[in-house]
Amino acid sequence: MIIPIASDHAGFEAKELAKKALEKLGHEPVDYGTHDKNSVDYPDFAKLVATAITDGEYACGILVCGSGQGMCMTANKFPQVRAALAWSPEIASLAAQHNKANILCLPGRFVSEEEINAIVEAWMSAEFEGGRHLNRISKITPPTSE
Ligand SMILES: O=C(CO)[C@H](O)[C@H](O)[C@H](O)COP(=O)(O)O
Repeated sequence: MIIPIASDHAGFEAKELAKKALEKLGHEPVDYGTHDKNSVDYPDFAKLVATAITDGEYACGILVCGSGQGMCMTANKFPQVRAALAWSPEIASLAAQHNKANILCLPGRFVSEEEINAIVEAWMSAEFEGGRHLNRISKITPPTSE
């Protein structure tokens, strides 16, 4: 699969590792930046990947910042995006199996290379289970004003 990926400066190193992890699994990362450790603002990069998912350009993507939180918060503002923060392979699998997460957010400052490899592999290989979870994700919509 072709996987869009982006980070801020705090997630830059982890992004490079996640790209390698994707390639080892036979996927093709498309790097939306940032391309070095100079300070940038995570929403600028989250928007690039989230927009591509909203537009149906790709099925899923990866975002990395220091804690993963800012990327996740930003991405989840975009229609059709279900972004999930994962710090372990178990959480990553559940994000795919139960939540059909289409963006994986990684906390770059808190995960090792080994953990990144395991998290990316777990998320990419897990499948949405449907059933009761389909009903639930269909209810993830903006609240009405009523
Ligand atoms: O969005 C974040 C926090 O939710 C990220 O962790 C950022 O990468 C972090 O805030 C960057 O921090 P810095 O002190 O500017 O390097």
